Amino acid sequence: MARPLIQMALDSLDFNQTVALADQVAPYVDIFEIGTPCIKYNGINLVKELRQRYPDKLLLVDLKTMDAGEYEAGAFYAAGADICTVLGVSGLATIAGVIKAAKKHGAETQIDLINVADKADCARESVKLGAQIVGIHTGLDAQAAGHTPFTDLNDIARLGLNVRISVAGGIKQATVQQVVEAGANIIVVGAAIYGAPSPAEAAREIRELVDAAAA
Ligand SMILES: O=C([C@H](O)CO)[C@H](O)[C@H](O)COP(=O)(O)O
Repeated sequence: MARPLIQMALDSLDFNQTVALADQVAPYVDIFEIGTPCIKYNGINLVKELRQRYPDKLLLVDLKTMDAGEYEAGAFYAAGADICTVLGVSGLATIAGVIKAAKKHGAETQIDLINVADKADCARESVKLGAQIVGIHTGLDAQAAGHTPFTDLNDIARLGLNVRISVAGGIKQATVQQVVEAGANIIVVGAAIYGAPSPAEAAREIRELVDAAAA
């Protein structure tokens, strides 16, 4: 099995804390995600800062774009994003716009299936449009209501689409093995790392668990 990537969700609103957390976990993660609240609060300068500080890391900007796909995402790809997210519920025209902007910059697009009613259909259509990643995502509010991403992950993985699968939604040490075995290519972790007494130690543990599960 190809080594799954670990994506660190940087969900603080504070610019300096975000950069400091990135510094702590950098040895153990592959992708820095600038989370949606964080990018809204801090804007494009944080993309530029992390791009300059970490030229060799993948940088995902969790725009969750809903409209004006090419226009909105274009600026973030130009600032150094390797991946931007667009909502599956936005519809195919917006998804196509983000994919067009990504192609212009040799970058990638992730379709976030959060709250999409027919996730299989959205994933299939997104792949036809040229998306490289689909995101199975149980958001923070849905997690608080007791939901998890595991059933949706299994359902999408079973389709065998030519696309990488990202999974997010409360993933922690105890569930890493399960999501790797289900076929996730990108494991997104936020609170289990930034909420730990030592984020670096938590990130190291997750790295070991992901690698062991994929071996
Ligand atoms: O995308 C996220 C959320 O919707 C806020 O933007 C989180 O970054 C994602 O859920 C990962 O965080 P955890 O669920 O805390 O692991």
